[in-house]
Amino acid sequence: MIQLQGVSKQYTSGRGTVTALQKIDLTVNKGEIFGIIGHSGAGKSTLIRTINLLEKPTGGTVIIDGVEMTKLSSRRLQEERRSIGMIFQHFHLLSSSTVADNIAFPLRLSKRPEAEIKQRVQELVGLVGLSGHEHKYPSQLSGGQKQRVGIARALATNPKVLLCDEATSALDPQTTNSILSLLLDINRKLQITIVLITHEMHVIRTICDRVAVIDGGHIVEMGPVTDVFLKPQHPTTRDFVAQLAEDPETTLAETGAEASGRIRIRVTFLGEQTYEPVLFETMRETNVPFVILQGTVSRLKDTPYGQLLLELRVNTAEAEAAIAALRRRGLDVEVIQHG
Ligand SMILES: Nc1ncnc2c1ncn2[C@@H]1O[C@H](COP(=O)(O)OP(=O)(O)OP(=O)(O)O)[C@@H](O)[C@H]1O
Repeated sequence: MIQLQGVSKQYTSGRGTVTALQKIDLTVNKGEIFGIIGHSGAGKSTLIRTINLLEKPTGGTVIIDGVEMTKLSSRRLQEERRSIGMIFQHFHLLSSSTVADNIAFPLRLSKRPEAEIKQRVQELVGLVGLSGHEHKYPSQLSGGQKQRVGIARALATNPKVLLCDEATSALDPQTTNSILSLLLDINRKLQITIVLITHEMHVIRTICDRVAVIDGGHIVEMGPVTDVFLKPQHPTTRDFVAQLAEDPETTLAETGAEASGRIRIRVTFLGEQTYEPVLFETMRETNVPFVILQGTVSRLKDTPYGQLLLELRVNTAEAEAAIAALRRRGLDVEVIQHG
């Protein structure tokens, strides 16, 4: 649905040149929720804004639904942009217009008949859960309600793609979750492709199917959220994953002195095996006593997972037999400390 090929962006001003994006290659599939995560200054905003060409790349190609956006005249670009909605961290609502008029704004711009606009606004108000608030002004709304107006306005022209620029960063955790549920609901109901940028791993974990990690204008890691989250490779990704839970490595370092000579493993369960007594059965079969040092059971979007840090109280040969048995049962086992 969205293809970025070798996209680069340099900002040039009196003070010199800043390279914000360096040869980004990225494909977002139709109907998926794709997250881009990075620290401040990594290039996230620039990247999401190159998708609808609010930021013109200095190199490379942007293709959306087969249309090469980077080649279009400004008139054609304006037309194509109607199929790409966008929401923002600070909502960007018209403060002197009501909820209904804010939502109607893009429809009036495209000169739709008033009767059609009225009906569409009613549908959208219902979709985002704002029925009864149509005649309020933005100053009378909470942050979450303002973002709901932003979402309804972005969806007014039935776009194929919704771009979310730090859409929950100005909201408290509870409101963040309600907006994330709304985005998930919209993605499922309308089959709209969503691309979001964030600096919060919680956002990625809750609604994204795939994620790209951006650092210094490069994509340093990309893949399904389950892979990237459970097996982070790059130090930046590890930092983000550590936002959510105490990293087992931290526990290891803290208890390192007393731990020499012990065998420690990290066992990862994914999907239905999370709820099966696989660990208990294997350890009973192989007769290996173990201690749980740390554990998490949670979800990555719809997929349950568990991660346990175990210490095996046996010799190396017995531990290896237990590890092989766990792997035979389909569990992912990483040896963290070997004797
Ligand atoms: N208009 C601009 N002119 C000059 N440099 C810019 C401009 N916009 C962004 N930059 C620079 O490009 C780099 C990437 O910025 P960008 O805003 O894309 O990062 P970001 O990951 O979105 O950061 P944040 O989360 O802080 O918004 C930074 O070094 C930034 O200073």
